[in-house]
Amino acid sequence: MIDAPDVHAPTVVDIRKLWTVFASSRGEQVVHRDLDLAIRRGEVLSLVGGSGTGKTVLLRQILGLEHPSRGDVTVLGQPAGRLSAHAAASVGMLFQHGALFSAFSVLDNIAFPLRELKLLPEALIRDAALVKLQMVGLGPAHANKSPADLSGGMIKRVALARALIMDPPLLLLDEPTAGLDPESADGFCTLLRTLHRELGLTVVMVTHDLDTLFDLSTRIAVLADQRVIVAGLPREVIAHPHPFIQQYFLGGRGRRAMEALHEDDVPDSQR
Ligand SMILES: Nc1ncnc2c1ncn2[C@@H]1O[C@H](COP(=O)(O)OP(=O)(O)OP(=O)(O)O)[C@@H](O)[C@H]1O
Repeated sequence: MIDAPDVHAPTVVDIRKLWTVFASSRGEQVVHRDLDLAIRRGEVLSLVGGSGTGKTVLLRQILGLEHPSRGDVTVLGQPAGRLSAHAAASVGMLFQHGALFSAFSVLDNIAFPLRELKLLPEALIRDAALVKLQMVGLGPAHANKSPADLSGGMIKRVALARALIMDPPLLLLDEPTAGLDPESADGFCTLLRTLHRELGLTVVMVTHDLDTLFDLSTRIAVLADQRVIVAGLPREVIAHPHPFIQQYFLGGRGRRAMEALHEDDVPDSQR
């Protein structure tokens, strides 16, 4: 597990009184109701919740791709939707399936956000992309490959390099280890842990994988009943009596993952 950051660190993401309402065939669907959540610099905050509780929508709202029906999402002191054309310099996003452009080479995929800015000369853009390729553990030999020639783990690494191309202080991860075999998932978690430490990143992550959750999270926020029912240290969250939490963490697979937690991290009531 990653050490929790300073409790006095500044707030990077501030979500207040957020409502998300979609029109559906059965009338209005309220996904978030009066949801509050603050994320401090240096945290790896994981969003956990049942299917359809609005975790991905919340990530997209932090990124500014979607707007809440009501309430405020502030990122680095600015309204999320108004991070401007340079949003990628503030927030990096790793989408669930990597979302690489299949017609582009690895290097061109990584360089894409920087190239779109049209501010830097080509040679500098290529150098920056090569540095990021190295940073995610892939050598220059991979630069000219096509995404079709990469393994699932490599695609995630390239997508991560692209998310980091503009050195954003905030990184959003949607199911970073989904679809990876256990060894690749472990390797990717190790990489994320290293980058979090070395780059001083703040990370907001959605994951259904309990190994990834306990491996990386400094704090877990649980979405249920259309809001965040608890946000705290892993050991605090798993002790919460809400039925979703009890079923999610204390079912068979939850118990197995919790065995990986350090003995001291498991509260007496759960031993
Ligand atoms: N653009 C949209 N228009 C209408 N409904 C939407 C839209 N985006 C999301 N929804 C609905 O909002 C709800 C929350 O979706 P979201 O994808 O955020 O859930 P989730 O918590 O990430 O679920 P999962 O864990 O299954 O991925 C779902 O019922 C979804 O169908």
